[in-house]
Amino acid sequence: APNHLALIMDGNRRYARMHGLASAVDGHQRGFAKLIEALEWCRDLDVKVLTVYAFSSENFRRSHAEVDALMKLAETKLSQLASDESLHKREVRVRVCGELHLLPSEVRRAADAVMRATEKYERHTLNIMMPYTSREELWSAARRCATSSSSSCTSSSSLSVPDECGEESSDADLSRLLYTAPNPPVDLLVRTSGENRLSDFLTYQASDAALVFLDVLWPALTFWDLLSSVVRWQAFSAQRRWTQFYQNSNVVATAKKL
Ligand SMILES: CC(C)=CCC/C(C)=C/CC/C(C)=C/COP(=O)(O)OP(=O)(O)O
Repeated sequence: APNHLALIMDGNRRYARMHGLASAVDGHQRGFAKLIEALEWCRDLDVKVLTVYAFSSENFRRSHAEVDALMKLAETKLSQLASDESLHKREVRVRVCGELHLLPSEVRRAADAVMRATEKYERHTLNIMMPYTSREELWSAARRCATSSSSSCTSSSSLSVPDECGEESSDADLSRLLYTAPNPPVDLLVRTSGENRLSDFLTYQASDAALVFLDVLWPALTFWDLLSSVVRWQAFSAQRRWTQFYQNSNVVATAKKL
């Protein structure tokens, strides 16, 4: 199974409209319920890290009513998660990551509470990205990299680039400063609802990930949708391993000589 799975949970409002729910927020409610189900499935599939796009910084541009309702939903659900028995039983560490200062103080408090209540767990991690965009994450990492002492911002990574002062900063440095640190890079990124875009989500961490776009709306996702995505990832990985094997071996050259 992939170590790190990322999910863009798209299509909640369309689901609400299509199913005659009273408001968009009812779609988000169903979306949250699906997230809890997906967390169980990830445990069954032995996925170690699940990172989900819960709220893009762009989502603040939605109507006041929807943003307010989403924030209230987040506050309630994050508070419930802090004392959720199955979460504790399965030792899931929950982290809320992004521009946390943009969240209302009640949501921040609820986020702090669940992070503190689960901070000792190491078996699984659930990263809830809100409010988040990759560009902001990279800017903030780059700023911290530039202002930190050179000793905390250098490494022996192969991708190191000397800066104007001759100091080396590298790929590994930047990864350490991302919200998802110290989690490994994303192996598989799944987006629901038929949109084939990344929408500024984990563009750095998922730069080498397999991307799977599903036609199903997020609240309607089934275990089989997720399983089929994992199987596609396995096929991508197997194909890549074979390609590397052929490139690294003399099979083709030897065959030509024969
Ligand atoms: C942790 C927590 C409280 C999670 C909340 C639940 C949840 C799944 C939030 C996702 C919110 C969101 C903007 C989804 C995208 O669908 P959309 O609204 O863009 O739907 P559309 O594409 O049909 O318009």
